[in-house]
Amino acid sequence: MTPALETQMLVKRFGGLIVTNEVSLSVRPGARHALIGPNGAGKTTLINLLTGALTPSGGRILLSGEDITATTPFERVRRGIARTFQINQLFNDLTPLESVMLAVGERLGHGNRLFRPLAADRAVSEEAAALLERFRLADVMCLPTRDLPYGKQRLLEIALAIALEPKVLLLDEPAAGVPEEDRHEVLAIVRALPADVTVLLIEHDMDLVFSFADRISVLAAGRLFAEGTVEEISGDPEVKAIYLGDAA
Ligand SMILES: Nc1ncnc2c1ncn2[C@@H]1O[C@H](COP(=O)(O)OP(=O)(O)OP(=O)(O)O)[C@@H](O)[C@H]1O
Repeated sequence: MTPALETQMLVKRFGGLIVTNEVSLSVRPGARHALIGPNGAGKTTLINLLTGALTPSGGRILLSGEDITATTPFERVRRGIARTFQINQLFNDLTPLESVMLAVGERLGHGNRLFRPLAADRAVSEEAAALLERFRLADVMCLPTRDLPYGKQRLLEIALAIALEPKVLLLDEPAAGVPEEDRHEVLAIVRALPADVTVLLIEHDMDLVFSFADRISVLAAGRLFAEGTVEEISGDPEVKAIYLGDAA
């Protein structure tokens, strides 16, 4: 099966520092794939290479078998790679319903149409409301985003990315800063996304990773160090040693 997302011998250097070292990662369609590794392992750099925020020093990136290494970040979004939005000032002033309607409208190409049929607006608002319901945000969808609890703001970021109907969703610590009791819920909602959405997750909390992922890749010092199922990775003494070394 053609991987949804693949890197081949991907390299990133910052001056003399090799931060991504010949990483060949394969994410199968529909995967709930987690990327773990100690601080400074190169996880965020890899996500930035995948989105096009950074240009690789070597190697290739393939989306559904097509080489996207030289494409712009915008082109990658158009082709189906999304990462979570950071809530900015604009979204803080809007309600979740307004924000998601903008994202859905953007996807449908309504963005620059001044006059549009009422029925089209209704379809957009219905889709936005259904999406917010799925993300358990229905009760707050008409409040200003700035008044939402932090955990709900993180869910809104993911809902905004999903409104674009991505093929591949990249999540960089989506539960960071979310209260302990809500963290599992955030990941459970992501896990329950439609099977045709491929998810690559960076997460530090091993409890969350083990309950979320069906495949885990371990990065250490820029290299892909191990890959396997939850059982394989959680029982791997070398992976444990890396984390214990990190904690030490
Ligand atoms: N723009 C840059 N210039 C120089 N070095 C950088 C740059 N960006 C990242 N690095 C270095 O690359 C290494 C990997 O950083 P990265 O943020 O990708 O790791 P990470 O695995 O996401 O870490 P964390 O879990 O702490 O977020 C670090 O040593 C970092 O200092």
